[in-house]
Amino acid sequence: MKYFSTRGGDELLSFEDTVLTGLAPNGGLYIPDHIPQLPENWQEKWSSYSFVDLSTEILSLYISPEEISRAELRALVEKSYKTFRHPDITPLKKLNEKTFILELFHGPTFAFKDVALQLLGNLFEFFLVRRNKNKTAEEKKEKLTVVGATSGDTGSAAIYGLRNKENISIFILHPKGRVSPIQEAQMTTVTDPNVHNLAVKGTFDDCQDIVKALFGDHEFNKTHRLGAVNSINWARILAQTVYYFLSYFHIRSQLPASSQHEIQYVVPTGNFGDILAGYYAKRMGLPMGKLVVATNSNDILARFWKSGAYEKVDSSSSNALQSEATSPASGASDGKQALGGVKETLSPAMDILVSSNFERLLWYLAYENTHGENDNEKRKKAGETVDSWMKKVKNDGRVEVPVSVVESARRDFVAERVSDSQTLDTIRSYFNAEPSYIADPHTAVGLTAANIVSSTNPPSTVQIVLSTAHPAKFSEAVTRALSGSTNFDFERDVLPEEFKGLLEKKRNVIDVEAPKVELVKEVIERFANSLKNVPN
Ligand SMILES: Cc1ncc(COP(=O)(O)O)c(C=O)c1O
Ligand SMILES: N[C@@H](CCOP(=O)(O)O)C(=O)O
Repeated sequence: MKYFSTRGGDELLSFEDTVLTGLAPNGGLYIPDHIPQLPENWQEKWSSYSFVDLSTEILSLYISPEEISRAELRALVEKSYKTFRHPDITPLKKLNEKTFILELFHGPTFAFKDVALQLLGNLFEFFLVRRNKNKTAEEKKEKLTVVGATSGDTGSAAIYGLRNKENISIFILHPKGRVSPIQEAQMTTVTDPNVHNLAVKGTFDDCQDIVKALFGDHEFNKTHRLGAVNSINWARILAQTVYYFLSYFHIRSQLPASSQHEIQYVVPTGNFGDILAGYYAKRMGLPMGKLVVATNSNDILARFWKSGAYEKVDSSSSNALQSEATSPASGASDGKQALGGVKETLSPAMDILVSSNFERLLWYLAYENTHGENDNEKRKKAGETVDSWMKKVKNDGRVEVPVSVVESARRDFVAERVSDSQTLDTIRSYFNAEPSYIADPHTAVGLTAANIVSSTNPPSTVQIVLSTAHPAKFSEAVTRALSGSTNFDFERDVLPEEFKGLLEKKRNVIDVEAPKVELVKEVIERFANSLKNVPN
């Protein structure tokens, strides 16, 4: 299996180089040269497999055994999921006859990002150890400078995946004051010397732009050997496909054998990584209905599926989505208008304007809607199309794709936007239901979208809503929704032992006074220089 850039070019990379390079030099994201199909007997053979078994099977479809042998892959996977608190790794819970929750937050930092970042940390380590193995004391060891942008969860999951790893330093940029207090504490209380937190005065999109600019600065990238932990890194997407398969088998075992159900996955979406993993699973042959893209009021994706325009700012003032009223009962706003057009919502990890992984989907849509003599020509043209679309987004803040393209997108996805007041109402209604369930606000965005979409679903549809974070990470939204309930106590019902005392711990954070690449470079260079005299 080889990988190439969504923006074209002749580069064809191994899995190892794809993972270590992160973002392609032409600004594109790497995708596999084909989407492997499931083996013929996968349903029978894999039905009782554990997360680790499934992960080994699925990953090996995308990684040549010459690069990582099956035994090595299994060992990496086993090591990565030993840190999880639940034996199923990603357990499935039934909320009612039609709705199931796929809990993805049983890893070290209580967010779905752990599923991929525990593995990615071990992959980085595996490749570097192998590359450095036969180096003599005089030869320079290969090192990796990981840079990442976070709206709260990727940062801590990456830090926990990479803390104390040899030959790796990690710099995480978060928008100052715009992540939840627990998320901020999780990141900034880690004191390992290879971990650096940068609080940037700006938005998540500013942080993500800075990270991409650093990758695009070829001189800087070469000097520091940058590595990516955001979902621009292909390994992130690949690792996340596994829980779609596991939950498929788990739900099948809970439904009557004779029933003909269609399974629909509903995914709270920001950077489009998690749902893209579902798209790959679907394209590999996992039976499912349309994937549901659930956004908060930062709804660039929901608007794309409705209009075919991918635009940072909603240009249609009459758009019904924008004029949705705030629920008077909740007293909640539908996201405060904030810096650079990003709204501050109760689901802050999804406060994102431009979803970087959407580019990967755009490549498949462009390819499908391209005519060419042969496959190579079609791929080349698709790369050129994506390149021109992404340039338009960068320069004009918008691009409008042909109708045929958005129609292709509608075949596999449906998208819904959810307001803060709906999010709060949903947290309340699931808390008051039987069985009672406390959802974090991102999960609640998913549950709300599931409910909206269900009115047009065939009656045989059952929905799996991905629960992307533990509710304790977002105390503001959860307490705002439930503080009026007599039988609710945040400390007793939500707060895990691991979070107690976290907010009082000493912090390790560097302020970056403006969202400027040069300021971030300065920080990275300062630490790189201080390491120069440390022996290899
Ligand atoms: C809690 C939570 N939910 C949902 C998302 C959205 O996931 P994605 O960016 O993969 O679309 C994120 C972060 O991106 C998150 O941290
Ligand atoms: N919500 C994310 C934003 C970064 O997304 P990623 O999946 O591309 O790393 C976060 O919590 O940081």
